[in-house]
Amino acid sequence: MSADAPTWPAAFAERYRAAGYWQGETFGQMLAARAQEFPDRVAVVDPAGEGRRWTYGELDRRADRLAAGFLAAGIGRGDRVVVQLPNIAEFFEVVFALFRIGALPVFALPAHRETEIRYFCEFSEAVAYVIADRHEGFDHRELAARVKAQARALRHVFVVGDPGGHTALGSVPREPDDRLDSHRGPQASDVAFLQLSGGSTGIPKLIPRTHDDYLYSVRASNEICAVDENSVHLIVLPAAHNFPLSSPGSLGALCAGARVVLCPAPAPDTAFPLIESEAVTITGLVPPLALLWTEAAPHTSHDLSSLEVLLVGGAKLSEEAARRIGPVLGCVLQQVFGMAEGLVNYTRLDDDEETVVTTQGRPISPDDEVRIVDEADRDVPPGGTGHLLTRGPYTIRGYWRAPEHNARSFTPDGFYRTGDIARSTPSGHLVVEGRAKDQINRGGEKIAAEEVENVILGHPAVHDVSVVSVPDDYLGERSCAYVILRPDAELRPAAVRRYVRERGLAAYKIPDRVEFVEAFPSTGIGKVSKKDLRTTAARPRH
Ligand SMILES: O=C(O)c1cccc(O)c1O
Repeated sequence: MSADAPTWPAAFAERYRAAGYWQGETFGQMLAARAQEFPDRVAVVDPAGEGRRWTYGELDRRADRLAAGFLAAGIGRGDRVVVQLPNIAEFFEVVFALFRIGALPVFALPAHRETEIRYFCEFSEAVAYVIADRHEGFDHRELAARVKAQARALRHVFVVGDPGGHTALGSVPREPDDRLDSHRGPQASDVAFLQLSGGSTGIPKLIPRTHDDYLYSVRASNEICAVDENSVHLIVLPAAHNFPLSSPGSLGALCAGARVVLCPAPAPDTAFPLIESEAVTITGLVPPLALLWTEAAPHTSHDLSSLEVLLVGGAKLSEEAARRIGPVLGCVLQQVFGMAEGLVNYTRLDDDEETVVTTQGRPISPDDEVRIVDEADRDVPPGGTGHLLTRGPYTIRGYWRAPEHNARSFTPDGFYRTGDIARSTPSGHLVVEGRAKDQINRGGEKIAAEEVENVILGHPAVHDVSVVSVPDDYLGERSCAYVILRPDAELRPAAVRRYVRERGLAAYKIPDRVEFVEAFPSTGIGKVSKKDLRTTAARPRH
């Protein structure tokens, strides 16, 4: 692995290989093996794309040909490519083509806008950016043109659909090309892609995951969630997100020879007919969607009886909601608490109901090391609540090109400081009790308060700002920006929200509420007390 991405010390790597976790297989090899085994089985169903159904053989061939085309376009091993695609079949064609070359997808989400995309392109020095022409009323081509004018390394914009002034993905030459034969592909120990951190700082962090470590988490997740070649996995959340990608997600399905069905939208009236027609067996949702589905299910005319497992994660699921989901949807609930940095916990299919509804699961691996510590990094007594630290065979040892941040986010002996507050039950299940990091979890979408604060601080009328979470029945949390205006300045809440949108931030980061105040409550040592602000924000108004 390169100096850009801190890696595991040799003794750990040896242990993880000896234990059989790291099997020396790349994602490209994995897909080729499945295509050998199941050439004619359907791998990907794309209802948005005229109901296309790609077999394993076809997906594998497409990935190879596109890989050859990318190579011909000068994209090479180790190059970064920002991929921002909705839930369409091309997502897998592009990502596996990049895996084949050893180029690194940077997994942007469809909701990201100019500020985020420009940052990903510039910081990763991406050579290419892959988009859909339009998605949910937004024209990604215009944004791409503006980013391309600024990001110096960016040479290509590939568009699924009408390319506008860019290059149509469909026009990349797909002839079988011997370039790929002579191209030295990636090693399993290489970084396969850069995933995005939920973040708690002003600048998003990129997470380097290797073929070895990620494939292990995917294989082990399949086992825990009973995914096999007969499974049908509906991908409801944005495909590039770590949860639907790997827990056990689309990659789990592809690894098992199962079928991936791409859901164009998460609403029950889109998802339920697909569950019936494709006989979906497993899917994953964030808590607000799980609640929405649970409310809609009793009134649907669609047959949901094929659904065996529903994974719920991304934010805390209330116990009351957890109790209703399984019985109403007629499936087994699995809570999943994971992070793109690594550690993923699941409740097990044979856990008793109390465990399933009151915990966020236990780690995937016997070699996931979990510590619960106090402010001084001392282990708390068993069962006590504290900061969750972890290290293991699929948890990164550092963010990509971020040595200073890494010194704070990891202990000297390599434990990742998750920023979550948790406790451990005697069975080793974790219960998430809160969060120490300065982040808002808006229905599973993580917002770094500092990132939004930095944007609002750019407004000429703003003297200071503090963004905090407000409890919300539906999303769990929403965001509230407390703003101190400059003397004599005037501003309306809507103007603050518009300003954030116009600065090109993803819509979910726009504060749900804006309050103007004279001063912030302060802690004993004069820092802004976000704790007090959150308490104020949570009080019923008027
Ligand atoms: O990031 C997450 O919230 C998350 C949730 C569930 C499972 C995962 O893998 C995750 O990364």
